[in-house]
Amino acid sequence: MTRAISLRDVTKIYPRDVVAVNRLSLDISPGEFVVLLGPSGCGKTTVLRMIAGLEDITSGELLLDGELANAVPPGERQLAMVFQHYALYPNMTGQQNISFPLKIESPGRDTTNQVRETARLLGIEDLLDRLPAQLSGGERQRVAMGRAIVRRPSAFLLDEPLSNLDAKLRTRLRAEIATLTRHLGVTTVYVTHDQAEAMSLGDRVAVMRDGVIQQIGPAREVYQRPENVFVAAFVGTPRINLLRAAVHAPLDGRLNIDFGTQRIQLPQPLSPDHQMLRVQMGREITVGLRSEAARIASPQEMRPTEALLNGVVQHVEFQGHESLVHVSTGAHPARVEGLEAPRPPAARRARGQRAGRKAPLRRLVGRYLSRSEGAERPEAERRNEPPGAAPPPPTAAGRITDGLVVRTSADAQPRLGERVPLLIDLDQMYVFDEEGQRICPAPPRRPSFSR
Ligand SMILES: Nc1ncnc2c1ncn2[C@@H]1O[C@H](COP(=O)(O)OP(=O)(O)OP(=O)(O)O)[C@@H](O)[C@H]1O
Repeated sequence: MTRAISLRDVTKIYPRDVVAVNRLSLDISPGEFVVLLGPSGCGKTTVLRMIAGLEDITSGELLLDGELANAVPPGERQLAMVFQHYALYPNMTGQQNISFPLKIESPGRDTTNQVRETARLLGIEDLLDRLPAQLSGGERQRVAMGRAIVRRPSAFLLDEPLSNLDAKLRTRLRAEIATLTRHLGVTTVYVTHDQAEAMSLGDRVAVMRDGVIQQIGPAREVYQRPENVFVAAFVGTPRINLLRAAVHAPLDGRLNIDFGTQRIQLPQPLSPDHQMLRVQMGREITVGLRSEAARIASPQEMRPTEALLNGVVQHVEFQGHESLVHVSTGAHPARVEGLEAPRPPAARRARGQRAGRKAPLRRLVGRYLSRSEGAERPEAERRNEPPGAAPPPPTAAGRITDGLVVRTSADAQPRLGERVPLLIDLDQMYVFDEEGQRICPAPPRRPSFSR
């Protein structure tokens, strides 16, 4: 049997007014694999512990298969939890550790076959006679998984189960977990702060921040259509380029996006998405460009859906199969707060949570106070330039300011300090408003219930 898990408007407030989870709603279908992703302290583990019954719910409802379960004792929920720290009994062999939950359930029962079958599924038959101290980290985590699945639970709750392992083993084990849970067809909730892990696992990813789900959907959708600037910045490697900008729409000219030292003109006729930008005139916007949304190529190669910026190569990261080129454009980077920042004090957090779901821009997007080189030039001076005409001066040797990170083939070898044209794919350009919400491409219309 596999379970449907629903959280309805669930809040968790710890002592001293710490709002760990704030009116969170989530429906997980039987057999579904959902990943909770977010920075440290955003409330992921608390959600998992409330589902497991290890933490009381302050308000809201937990439903298991549609039945209210807030008060059901953990042992009666038929859920298995696997933690980051394997928590194996050190004086028990693999066999004894795995069989332990069965022995607790019915002492005296012969568990040999069940344990063997579980060990076979996990490929750890040869480890059953060993003590935890005689196992590697990955092997211990497999035994811990074995102990979790041996009772055939109706759902798995996995709390960063791989974070103690090295990168290679993590990649292998996460593939194994995905295969295993699919094979067992069991509902799985998996917590991680590692976005690469989240993207490679699961049917849906829920991105959390400060106890609130920012977006939930298939990994591809979350990556390609981030609903706000936080999701855009949290998901994806290398991190998305976020630039401060403003929209200009001269009566007699073409709509353009102004980055301070350079502008890009939007192609005419304006696409429906770009038309939405007119209402942003006079307000600050944030432009998001993933590293694959720009390419270093001659302006002669520019496609109708591309626009030109100029930049100076600051740094090249050779990655083997590709290179990441950091290009300074003179645009001011936008900084997203709370991605890895230390936790704010409890009282401030509680006040912030009460302010509600739509946080103002200053909470979502912080701005660098410092200006980069060549940034401040009079508007009049810039109006006379063709779009994309003004690359910033090269930076002093060794100094890397916040450049645009662009993917290139590994063969491309731009020189440091070289001025390069950047072709920006406007179909892959995101625009976020002052609130940090995505306005371009336009979000899908929410269903209207008014007649
Ligand atoms: N028992 C507790 N008492 C008080 N505050 C707590 C308690 N447990 C967690 N918190 C706080 O609740 C917030 C959410 O914690 P939680 O462990 O759920 O976050 P998380 O996203 O799982 O973080 P991490 O990835 O670091 O494990 C944090 O601010 C944390 O300090």
